[in-house]
Amino acid sequence: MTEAGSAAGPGADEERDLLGGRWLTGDTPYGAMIDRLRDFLDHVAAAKLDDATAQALDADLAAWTQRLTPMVADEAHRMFGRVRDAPGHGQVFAPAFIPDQMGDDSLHARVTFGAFHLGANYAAHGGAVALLFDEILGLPANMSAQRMARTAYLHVNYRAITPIDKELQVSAWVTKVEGRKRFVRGELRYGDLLCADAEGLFIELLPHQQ
Ligand SMILES: CCCCCCCCCCCCCCCC(=O)SCCNC(=O)CCNC(=O)[C@H](O)C(C)(C)COP(=O)(O)OP(=O)(O)OC[C@H]1O[C@@H](n2cnc3c(N)ncnc32)[C@H](O)[C@@H]1OP(=O)(O)O
Repeated sequence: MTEAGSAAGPGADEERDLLGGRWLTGDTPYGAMIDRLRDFLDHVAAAKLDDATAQALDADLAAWTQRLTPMVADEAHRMFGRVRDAPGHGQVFAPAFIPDQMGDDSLHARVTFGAFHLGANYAAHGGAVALLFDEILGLPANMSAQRMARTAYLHVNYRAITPIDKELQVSAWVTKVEGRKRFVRGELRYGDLLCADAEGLFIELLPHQQ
């Protein structure tokens, strides 16, 4: 397999995406595998492994690494992070979010940080919260953009502990557009509790910056 479309079957569902690659639909073996990988990482992070289990897992992972090596593709044909409609669009570095409402310039979603994103004391790692905001703010910033908009800055305020293993609400909305500049605000809440908020500037790329 050297092309992104081959596992899902290339065809009408494929189109160019903002990142210059291809979108796959979420209902694919790849999307299911990424969900499993996310769950796996949470289990690895939550477990206290004995040596035998760690060795067995290491051997299994080595075998999988070897199996994947000949499938390495150029960026435009990779699948990771390019699965349309799958929670987290098929990546695992930021926690998956489930969109409830998506407009041209706003997004409301649910998200749960698992053990993989633990900082300490059952609170999500600050970097994981920032990663989530980059994803969440980046969507409305890019929704109506002609070309991809990149993050110029992302300012995160950590207002309260962000709990893991709890369903949280996350929102982002464009507050201002000035030429290529899109200013976006975001909030992460656990019920009434504001855990974090963010402001980001996203700049639509010029043709030569694509
Ligand atoms: C449900 C599933 C669906 C899936 C659907 C997915 C859709 C898909 C969405 C993906 C969502 C992910 C979103 C992740 C997005 C990244 O994480 S991108 C990665 C991180 N960011 C980067 O790598 C960016 C690196 N920086 C750069 O490339 C360049 O600095 C930039 C941002 C392109 C800007 O450079 P430039 O075009 O040369 O801009 P420049 O002319 O210097 O400045 C333009 C204006 O912006 C201002 N400006 C520039 N930088 C700054 C700054 N840092 N602070 C303040 N002002 C600034 C300038 O002052 C200037 O202002 P004006 O004078 O026009 O008023």
